[in-house]
Amino acid sequence: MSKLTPPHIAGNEDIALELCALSRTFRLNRGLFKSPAEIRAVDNVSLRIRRGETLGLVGESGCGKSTLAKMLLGLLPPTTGNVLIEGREVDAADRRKLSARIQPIFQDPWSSLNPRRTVSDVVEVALRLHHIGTPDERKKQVREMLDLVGMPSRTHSQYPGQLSGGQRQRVAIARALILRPEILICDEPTSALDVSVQAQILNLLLALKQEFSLTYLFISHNLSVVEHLVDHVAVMRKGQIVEQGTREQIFSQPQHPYTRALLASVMTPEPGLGIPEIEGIDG
Ligand SMILES: Nc1ncnc2c1ncn2[C@@H]1O[C@H](COP(=O)(O)OP(=O)(O)OP(=O)(O)O)[C@@H](O)[C@H]1O
Repeated sequence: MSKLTPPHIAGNEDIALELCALSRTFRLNRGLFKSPAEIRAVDNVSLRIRRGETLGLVGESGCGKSTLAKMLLGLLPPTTGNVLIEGREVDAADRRKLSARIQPIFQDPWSSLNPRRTVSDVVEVALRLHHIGTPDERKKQVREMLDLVGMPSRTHSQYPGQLSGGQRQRVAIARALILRPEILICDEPTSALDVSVQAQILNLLLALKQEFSLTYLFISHNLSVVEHLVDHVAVMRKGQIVEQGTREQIFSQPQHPYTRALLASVMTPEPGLGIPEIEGIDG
């Protein structure tokens, strides 16, 4: 693996991804006799991620994390606000270019892989779609990438249904990285995996970040998952960022009651108890 110089963080030129006052509203039809309701899933979110940095975006289910991710990936248009990649605004016309530079890793590798394609084919298709390389060059690149993410050669001709959950996620990671993106949006990438496999995938993501000088947005409902991975943390609640800071600030000196509640829920001995109600969170 090649050596990586740590990212030099100075001015705006080192901002890989910037979200400016990003909002997304959904209209809910409540039936014939009621006026439609609106859900502000993402509410005026501004964030910056420096090149080479990992930002953890945490918050409980339904707070708007996936909606935010979809807007970054160009899968959903914002209602208002915009997304800048390396200082340049990204619009619909940039979609194709954007898709190569920002790649997603989703929670459920099972549903994101085509069950009728072999492992090699799943990864190669990304190159074909972007007209990259000759067939022989593509095969070589795919083989090397699959080796890099820890897929044994015998699995390259298998189908997703023949793989374990961890292996499927490795294939999804290979497919994302084959386009050599600069930014990975990891939306709960280990939540669907057995606990024993989660650490392996997190370690793989850490190693690949070094190998390819990647910038990560790492989305999770679980603060303990992001603790060893992130440089900065943004805490999201009801569509808004209620607190952001360095990993040390968030884990050692959380300021917002909701952040403290999230941390307390991670410490809860019984899993699944959820986030404790704390008076005054809503002001
Ligand atoms: N297409 C949609 N139409 C209507 N409402 C939506 C749509 N997508 C999301 N929402 C609503 O927006 C809010 C935020 O949802 P979102 O999936 O972004 O949250 P999340 O934090 O990613 O939750 P989870 O971790 O459970 O996926 C929720 O109230 C959700 O019901």
